[in-house]
Amino acid sequence: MTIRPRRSVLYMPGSNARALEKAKTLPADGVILDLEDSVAPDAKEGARKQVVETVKAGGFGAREVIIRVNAVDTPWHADDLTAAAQAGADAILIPKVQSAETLEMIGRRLLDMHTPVKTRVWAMIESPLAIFNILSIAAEARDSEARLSCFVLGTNDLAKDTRARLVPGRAPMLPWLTTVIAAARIHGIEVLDGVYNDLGNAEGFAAECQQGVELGMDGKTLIHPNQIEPCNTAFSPTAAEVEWARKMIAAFDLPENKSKGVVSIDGRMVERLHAEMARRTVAIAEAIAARG
Ligand SMILES: CC(C)(COP(=O)(O)OP(=O)(O)OC[C@H]1O[C@@H](n2cnc3c(N)ncnc32)[C@H](O)[C@@H]1OP(=O)(O)O)[C@@H](O)C(=O)NCCC(=O)NCCSC(=O)C[C@H](O)C(=O)O
Ligand SMILES: [Mg+2]
Repeated sequence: MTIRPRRSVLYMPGSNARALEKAKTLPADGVILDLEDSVAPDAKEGARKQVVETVKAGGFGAREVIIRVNAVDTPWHADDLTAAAQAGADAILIPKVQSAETLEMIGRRLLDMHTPVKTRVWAMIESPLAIFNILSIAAEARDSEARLSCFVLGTNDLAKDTRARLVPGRAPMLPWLTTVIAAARIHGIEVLDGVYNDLGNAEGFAAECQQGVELGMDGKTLIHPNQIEPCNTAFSPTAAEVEWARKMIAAFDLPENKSKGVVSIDGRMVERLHAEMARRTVAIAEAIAARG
């Protein structure tokens, strides 16, 4: 089982040369070089040029490199997509995706531009319409031309469009978050949680990371380097979880259990589905350990 850890994925404004450089030294699993909301309109063209040069120059090591372009209905989108397609990023993040048709159109454009197949498409889910269309959007992952591999929650835009409050525990948003995760799992897509804006509130941030883990998110998007370490910790399996996972796998590998669907270990019922989950836990832990 090959797994790429995406515990922590840090946004940075594409117009901020210092942040782009610093990103190469930070322990984030991925970095999103942003051309959208963190870049002012009169800085868009300069940021696009700077981001493409930065990605082409490389130096990001094992970190996944993602370029967030402007949305399809903006005057910058076409030039952003053309530039991002040629930059050699691991993924292009499309904000404000509302329908499957948008991803089909982008997939066709990337094909026309002979974009390397290694460049995937990530979609931001951040509007009420996207939530209601989520199953058909997620189904695009079955079409290789669309390249869809990851959803990113845009919880600030979701709050803006719905008027839901960003409160501790996120009760108003839970139905949307869990709907997106369910649709993603149906079609084998990864899901990253939205950002936590209150940079001074370490406790609140840790609680939201833990909630993301419990909901089944694969990781979280971040806005500041200080958020990386606590996020990596939250989204890494603990030593006890890995030990328990190895125990479950070993139990089902025993010859006497080969034909059993369920066994008892340390007083707990363990089914084959638990061993399957355990294999994923071990694969993630090993992929994290391989990062050093
Ligand atoms: C929020 C910030 C503007 C704060 O910046 P600053 O005041 O410079 O912070 P610090 O002085 O504490 O910075 C310390 C050093 O760390 C570097 N730094 C800061 N942030 C980043 C970053 N994101 N990536 C890389 N490096 C960063 C500083 O350069 C300092 O370095 P040094 O000079 O060596 O000391 C800033 O953190 C920031 O701009 N964050 C990202 C904001 C962003 O990208 N927002 C858009 C994405 S979020 C979004 O759109 C959500 C979604 O769409 C939705 O709808 O929810
Ligand atoms: Mg947004």
